[in-house]
Amino acid sequence: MSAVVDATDVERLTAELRLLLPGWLTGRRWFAGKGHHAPPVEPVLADLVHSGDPALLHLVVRAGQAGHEEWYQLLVGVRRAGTGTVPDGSLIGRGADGDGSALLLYEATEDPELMSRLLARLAAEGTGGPVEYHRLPDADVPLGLPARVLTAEQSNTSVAFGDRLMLKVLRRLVPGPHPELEMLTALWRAGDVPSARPLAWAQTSDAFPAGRTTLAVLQQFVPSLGDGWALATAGAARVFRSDQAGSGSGAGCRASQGGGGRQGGALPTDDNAARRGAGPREPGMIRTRGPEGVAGEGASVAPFGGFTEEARALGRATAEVHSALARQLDSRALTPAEADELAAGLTRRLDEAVDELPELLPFAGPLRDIHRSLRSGADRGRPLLVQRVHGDLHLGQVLRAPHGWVLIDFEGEPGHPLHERRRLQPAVRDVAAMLRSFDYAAHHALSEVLGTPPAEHAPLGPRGARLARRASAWAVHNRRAFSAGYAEAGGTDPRCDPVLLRAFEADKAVYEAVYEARNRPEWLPIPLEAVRRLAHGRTAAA
Ligand SMILES: Nc1ncnc2c1ncn2[C@@H]1O[C@H](COP(=O)(O)OP(=O)(O)O)[C@@H](O)[C@H]1O
Ligand SMILES: O=P(O)(O)O[C@H]1O[C@H](CO)[C@@H](O[C@H]2O[C@H](CO)[C@@H](O)[C@H](O)[C@H]2O)[C@H](O)[C@H]1O
Repeated sequence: MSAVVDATDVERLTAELRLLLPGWLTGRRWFAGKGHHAPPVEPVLADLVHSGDPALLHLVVRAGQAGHEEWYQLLVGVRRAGTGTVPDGSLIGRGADGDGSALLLYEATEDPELMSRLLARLAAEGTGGPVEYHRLPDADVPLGLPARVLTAEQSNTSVAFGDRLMLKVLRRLVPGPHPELEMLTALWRAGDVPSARPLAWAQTSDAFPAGRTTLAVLQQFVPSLGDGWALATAGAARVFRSDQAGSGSGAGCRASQGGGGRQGGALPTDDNAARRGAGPREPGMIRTRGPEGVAGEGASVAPFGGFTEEARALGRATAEVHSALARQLDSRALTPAEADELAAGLTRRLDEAVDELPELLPFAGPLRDIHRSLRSGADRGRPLLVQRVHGDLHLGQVLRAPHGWVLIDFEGEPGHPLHERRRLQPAVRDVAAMLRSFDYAAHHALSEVLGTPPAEHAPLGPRGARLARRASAWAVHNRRAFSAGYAEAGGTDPRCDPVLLRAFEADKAVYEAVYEARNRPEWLPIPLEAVRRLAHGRTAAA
């Protein structure tokens, strides 16, 4: 294919993109500056990866007003108008070549041919240009597999190659060691941990104005039956549709087992889980007695739709990842002063969130009290262990592979600065986040069954009210199963430290409220209701 772009065209195309990108960027989900006017965009790196027709241009831009700039990575396809079409919805705009002929400029992650070119570039390794390509020792990177973009509208853009490779193209760039690469590498070195093996990565050279910055991470593709969110919500919706559910039993805190507890092959069946004899079981038919009266005293109810043992296995997988992270990266007890600082950090996050989202204001006082009791807990001399954590764990971040659950996306909360995301934290932070996710899954499934978005649930008729109780019972039961599995595999049972758990659940719910207000306002009632519940002292029983 004759070259459509050569090195001399790059500067001209970059200038054209500088004008096109402000409007286009504001429509991307991964662009953080939403709600603002189209930002000024300044290209700071342009590298021609492939010069054929189509050509592939690698671009890093600085976007935003002075003092509030962010860095974004773009992969731009360039094709002569008339020689072919660009994938639906991928057009950024039109440019011209040196002769004035029209060129189409488009989002290249949507183009399998260009993604294969990028993969070949990565597999070949190489330094010396503005973008460097590195491979981990012994990493097998097969070429020639069909590329398909998986998530054009997440925090980043993920491209799969067959069912072997997954390339995560980072969008909002953060200078410094990228947590995804750092954590996947540590977990891979630990061996036998339920996470994907990292294979290669791209980064800017030291000449990049912000310093060396990770651009993309290639990892093993994990074939799966689906992610936790899809499986949990489908299971819950099935139960609610059949109008059956119940509340759980066995809410007690379980002392840490200390080490061990590998996930070991297939997920536990009801039978072998029953033999282990800990935590809640998925009952055939039970009498309800939820601590929050979730399903009504004395009602006869049927099973929970089969997710409970999955939740338990997920708890085990999470504990295994935590234990490997603690071994491979730092882990220690906080000093009382550091524990105070941790609590103060939670309060700061809360205050920032309240500034952005006034709906949180009525809950700020009680939530600050929880932070204070965390501090007095530290004063009593109870050591608070900290380590590297996932940082943004939820049901969408776990894949159900045939052999068990695999945790993905170790980037941390994308909205927060890198130094915060890399900070040592209590492992309960991830546990609390996953427990929140069961609450989300229950509400989402409820919405589906009721046929209304979460915002429009109230007032509920008798059927709606009954289903809402079922949804809360489903969440409680799965939260308990997760916590029990976590403790079985050596993690500290979150139910043993309810104040800590409540503080971190509230922190997550507050983060979620801000996230939803920015991205999916119709979902806002889910975290807001949780903030209200946690502020007023009602933990959904773990
Ligand atoms: N290693 C992997 N194997 C298979 N699918 C994956 C892998 N990593 C991510 N995915 C899929 O891509 C989606 C987005 O990945 P994720 O890491 O969560 O991206 P983001 O940072 O954009 O949220 C996931 O929900 C999952 O379906
Ligand atoms: O997956 P990301 O790293 O992009 O995480 C962000 O988006 C998530 C939503 O896609 C958001 O998660 C929240 O919604 C989930 C359901 O869609 C739910 O399972 C989670 O519990 C809830 O936090 C996440 O918070 C955000 O950082």
